[in-house]
Order: sequence, then C-alpha cells, then structure tokens
Amino acid sequence: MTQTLPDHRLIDGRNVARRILAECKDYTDEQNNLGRLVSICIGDVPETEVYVRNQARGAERAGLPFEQVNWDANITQDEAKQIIQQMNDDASILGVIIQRPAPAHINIRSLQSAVHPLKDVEGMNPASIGNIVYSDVALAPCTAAASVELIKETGLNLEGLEVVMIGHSEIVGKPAAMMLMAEGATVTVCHHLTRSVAMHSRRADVVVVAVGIAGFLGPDMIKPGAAVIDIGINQITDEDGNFKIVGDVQTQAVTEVAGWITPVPGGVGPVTVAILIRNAIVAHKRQVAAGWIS
Ligand SMILES: Nc1nc(=O)c2c([nH]1)NC[C@@H]1CN(c3ccc(C(=O)N[C@@H](CCC(=O)O)C(=O)O)cc3)C=[N+]21
Repeated sequence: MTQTLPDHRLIDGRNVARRILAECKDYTDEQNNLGRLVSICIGDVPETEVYVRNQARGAERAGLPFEQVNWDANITQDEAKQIIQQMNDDASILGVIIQRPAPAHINIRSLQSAVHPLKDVEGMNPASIGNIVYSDVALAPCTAAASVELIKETGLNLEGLEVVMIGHSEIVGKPAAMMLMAEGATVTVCHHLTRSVAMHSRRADVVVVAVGIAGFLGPDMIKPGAAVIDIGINQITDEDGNFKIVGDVQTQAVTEVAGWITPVPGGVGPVTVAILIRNAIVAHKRQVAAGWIS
C-alpha cells in the first residue's frame, strides 16, 4: 500500500482563515448588539456567488449577523447612492460590501466612495486606499491583505525580503505593494508593459501573481525555493468539458520548484473572506471609538 505524505509546500488558506475567524469569534462573544454586515449584489452576477456564499459562512463562524441584499439590475445610480447613504446612518448596520462587477450604467467607484470609511469593510473607499500610503492598513482591501497574511504564514521575515508583485490593479496589486513595503519588503511591481516579467520574478524570494490569466506563471519563472502566492481566479473548461476554477500559476509544475505555494481553491480565497470579517471587527472598534455606537 502506498501512503501519501502531506505536501508541506502547500500553504493551507482554509486553515489560516479558520484561525482568523476564531479570533473574530473571541471578540464577538464579548459583544452584544452587534450590527449586521450587509452584502450587496447589483443584478445577476455569477462571479460573485461563491464570494457571497463564503461571506455568509464566514460571518456565521465569526458570530456576526449577515444580510445579503440583491438589487435589481435596473436600479439607478441615484437610488443606489441614496440607499448607501441611509446605510451609513443606520446604527444597526456594521459594514457594507458592494460586489463587483456592477451593471454598466452603475458607476461602482462612485458608489464605493459613498460607503462611509468607518463602514468600508472591503477597504475600497479612496480614503481607506489612501491611508495605506501612510502605513495605516487597518481597513485594507481584503485580497491584498490576504496575500500579506499568506506570506507571513511561510515564516519568512518580510524585512528586506525581495517580493515581486505581478499585476498592478487598484484592488490587489497596488495596495498589496504598499502593504508589503509597510512590512519592510523590497517590492518590484510588474505589469502588462513590463519587458521581461521572468527576469524580475526569477530574482524574487516571493512572487505574488494577480493577472487573471490561467497558468501565467510557470516553473521557469521562479527561483528554486521561492514562495508563490496565487491570487488568480479563472474559470476554465477541463478536458471533460467541466467548469473548473484555476489560479494564475501552473500549480503542479511550480510546486516542484517552489518552497511554498498557495493552491486554488483553498488558498487566497478563504483568507480574503476571513480578512473581510476581521475588517468588520476593526470597523466595530472604530465606530465605538468614534462614539457612533456603544
Ligand atoms: N467588491 C468585490 N470584492 C471582491 O473581493 C470580489 C468581488 N467584488 N467580486 C467577485 C470577486 C471574486 N472573489 C472571491 C473571493 C473569495 C472566493 C473564495 O472563497 N473561493 C474559495 C472557493 C471555495 C468554494 O468553491 O466554495 C477558494 O478559493 O477556496 C472566491 C471569489 C472576490 N471578489
């Protein structure tokens, strides 16, 4: 009989998420009358289904009230903004999440700016994003924060660590680069105009990939022993015609070279959700400190 050994190169995101949620539960156990987390979807957006379902599950495990709200795809910008403003003033609402993408006629950035910074549990308000530049990272974009959390999970000391961030999106690449700098890492950011991504990534102690291209990062693009954080969520059709979610990394091949690697699913996704819940706890503390709630 052959026995399979656990692969210690794989970083188990579900385990990290469990730990974060348990810490949140310790906090909520001490509170009474916690406001609820409101998660908004505008129109039918299949991309957000898994995310919202896992938000509900995470909130439950952390002992936070949760409400999913579905707005009609035809809601106007004005109506949407008005409801958000009412939510800002509603003491029974702890935090607000607006799922991306939204229908084309909705200006999602403007809506996210309308969420009060103290209720911005996704860290998407320009004020929250701007605070990251000042190394004030309490309410950071969840996926960016998740990548920092997973790098810490390797045990590597972030001070002076060479990190290459591939991708420079507003919600992942740019904030992640800022947060990694705040931790003392030397950060290189690559993007679609970078001449040779491999030239940069092969030098790195840690490679973080968020480009949205299935199998983008191959084994020849990393230094042996490097840590690889895979942020991609790409839907592909496998040989049998079934839908499958894969990351931006050729996981199997890269695992043979990497020192650590995050799988998809089971890597960044669950930690993203756990950070969202942790942000809600931070928001609660800040709302209490600001005298909004007692
Ligand atoms: N404003 C906004 N912020 C987002 O962060 C955002 C968004 N809109 N729209 C949709 C995408 C998608 N997304 C996911 C997060 C976690 C999982 C996740 O938990 N994935 C599990 C899947 C496990 C399962 O299948 O149940 C995993 O990777 O293991 C998936 C998808 C966040 N997004």
